Amino acid sequence: MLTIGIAGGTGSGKTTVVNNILKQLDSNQVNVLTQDNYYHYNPNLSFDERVKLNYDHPRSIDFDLLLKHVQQLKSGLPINEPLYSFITHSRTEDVTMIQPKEILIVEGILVLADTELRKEFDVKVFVNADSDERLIRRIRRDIQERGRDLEEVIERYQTTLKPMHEEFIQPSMAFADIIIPTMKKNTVAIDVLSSVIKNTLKVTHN
Ligand SMILES: Nc1ncnc2c1ncn2[C@@H]1O[C@H](COP(=O)(O)OP(=O)(O)O)[C@@H](O)[C@H]1O
Ligand SMILES: O=c1ccn([C@@H]2O[C@H](COP(=O)(O)O)[C@@H](O)[C@H]2O)c(=O)[nH]1
Repeated sequence: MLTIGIAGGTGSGKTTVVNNILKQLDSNQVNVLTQDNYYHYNPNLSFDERVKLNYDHPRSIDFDLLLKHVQQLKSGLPINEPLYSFITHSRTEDVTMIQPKEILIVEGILVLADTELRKEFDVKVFVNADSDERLIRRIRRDIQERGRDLEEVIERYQTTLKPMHEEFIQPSMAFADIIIPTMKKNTVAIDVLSSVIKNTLKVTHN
């Protein structure tokens, strides 16, 4: 199995990059695990308490479970991926059963920041955009898709998102094999990454 880690700050365009890569590959060959689905389960906290949590610190992610699931898939076993809700700030009751496939993409803000998880990746990618651009994208997306208001996004940006980005996420770019700049639509980078994946699969099949 070819395992690819795709990291980058919030709003950098990770999901967009993954979706564009998927368009160039056979969907029967690829699984995508999203780090967002592995936020710790906090059933004992109230909604107001969950809103106040720092969701950009590595401690907020259940990396043990994510690592276990990556290793399980790599050893040919299916997993039940949890499903997270940004609206309730909580893991839902639902899971998605995932069968192993030839390519595994793991995407999320901190996937290159965790030492053990990082070791599992054959290709490490960092999606990079300036902070002002990412903040603008984040404001738009969180208001349109994640039920936030402007004040909440700005408050989170100043208190946790920006300091955590500087401490944990941006430094993890140093571990990347490929850096994708996404200040504009970047079809060349998508083509390069898709070719790397297709060529690796060809070599494995021969
Ligand atoms: N290269 C780009 N140029 C302009 N807008 C982009 C680009 N990549 C992503 N976006 C937009 O920015 C927002 C966040 O992108 P997304 O892929 O969800 O980022 P991430 O998964 O890194 O948080 C989305 O609304 C998306 O359409
Ligand atoms: O309950 C939550 C959990 C996380 N977040 C924010 O999500 C982003 C990571 O998602 P991306 O898709 O990579 O942007 C992270 O910066 C957290 O602050 C949230 O708002 N609520």
